[in-house]
Amino acid sequence: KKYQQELRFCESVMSELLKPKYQKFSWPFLKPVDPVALNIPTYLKIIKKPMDFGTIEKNLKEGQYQTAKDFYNDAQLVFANCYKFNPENDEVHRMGKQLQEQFNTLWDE
Ligand SMILES: Cc1ccc(Nc2c(-c3ccc(O)cc3)nc3c(C)cccn23)cc1
Repeated sequence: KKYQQELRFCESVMSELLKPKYQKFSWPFLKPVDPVALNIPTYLKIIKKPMDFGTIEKNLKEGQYQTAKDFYNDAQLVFANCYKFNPENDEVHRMGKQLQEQFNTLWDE
């Protein structure tokens, strides 16, 4: 029972975050970083566990998360990867901050 409620909450956070109104800052995080397409050959050397919200959504749908905390941890990994790779003053770093703020607001609701 509790588990089902937790998963439903994660799904509601996910569906809100994927809404068009956030796309101005969510778009780099909705699918796996493609080091070839982005011409960032060092990415997989720096980022040991790539994660993105497209993968999180898939994991959620496939029942890959045992707890809401596992879902939360993967979401925070998206942001940690972003801050590790993209310098402070980089546009994508700022977009990550905006998305994380939105995620944390939805999470604490
Ligand atoms: C030369 C260079 C420098 C920075 C970037 N960052 C970046 C990232 C990115 C997202 C999450 C992440 O953990 C790491 C990188 N996604 C993009 C996109 C979609 C377009 C342009 C830049 N992007 C790309 C190329």
